Amino acid sequence: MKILSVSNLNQSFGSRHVLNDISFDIKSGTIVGLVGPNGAGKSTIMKDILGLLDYQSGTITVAGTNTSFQDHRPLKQVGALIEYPGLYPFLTGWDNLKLFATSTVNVEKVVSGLHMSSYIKKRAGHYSLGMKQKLGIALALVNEPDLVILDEPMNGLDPQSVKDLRDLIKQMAENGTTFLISSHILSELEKLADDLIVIKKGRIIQHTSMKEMLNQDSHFIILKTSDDRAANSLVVNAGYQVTASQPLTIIESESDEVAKILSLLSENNIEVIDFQHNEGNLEHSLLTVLAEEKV
Ligand SMILES: Nc1ncnc2c1ncn2[C@@H]1O[C@H](COP(=O)(O)OP(=O)(O)OP(=O)(O)O)[C@@H](O)[C@H]1O
Repeated sequence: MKILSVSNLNQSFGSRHVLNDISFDIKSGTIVGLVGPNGAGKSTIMKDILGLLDYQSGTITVAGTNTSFQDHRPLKQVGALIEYPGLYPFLTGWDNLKLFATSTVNVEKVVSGLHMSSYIKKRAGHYSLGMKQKLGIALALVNEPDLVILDEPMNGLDPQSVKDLRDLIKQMAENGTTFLISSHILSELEKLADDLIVIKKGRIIQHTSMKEMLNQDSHFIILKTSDDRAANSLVVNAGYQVTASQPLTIIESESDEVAKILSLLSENNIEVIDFQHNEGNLEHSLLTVLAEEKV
């Protein structure tokens, strides 16, 4: 089922056209990453979905019902963190959550999922930047919404908190929650997102699965052997494409090539001392996609 559908969305600020005919659908239970350069329009898309801006044209539906600046009703099933979390500084983290939560059990669950119990009973105004960010995320997740929109949620979080957040998001997605997450931390998004929407200058230039995105990147094998020269001529003679001899770097064009190359070397008594398998990374793929797209 489609939980979110955006079609032909156009947003201008004065004479500046910031979003151009943005259209995409998101299926329930998926984690979608929204990526693109600074100023591409990611936050603006999120604000439009959340009814925070008055867009010029287009349609946005959440679970099949139209939502807009004028009509927020479908947003009851949506949790969000956009820019800075709106917190009550004189209330404790717990009371901030209680104010929005539909049950104490939900507060307990999110506090334990994000490991916030050591400070949750302290005033939010005294929290560090990362603690405030986690409380903002907890507020977005507390009522187990159908759709969660998070703008740069990993900003300011320590590595353990990033992992806690990733685990919680994955667990919620398995239970049917859908996530739209913008982030510049591509290594994290690579671990988290099922699909990616790439924005450049207010246009969608790709909407693809993470797997396909990573497959666009070249895969290669880097080897250090007991005899690199002999290994080099062996693999070249066997028809593999070698891009460098020091260290020996072989382009992998099919998925079972690693095993074939390793057995070829072993049959010829060449020992493998070190082995690296580069299966593509999001940063490299994304930079390539952005550089190729002339908009
Ligand atoms: N309220 C506003 N008034 C005028 N221009 C705006 C407003 N909000 C955003 N913009 C402009 O719209 C463009 C898109 O901004 P947006 O914040 O959506 O980008 P972004 O992709 O989220 O960038 P970043 O990665 O830096 O957060 C930018 O050029 C920005 O200057």
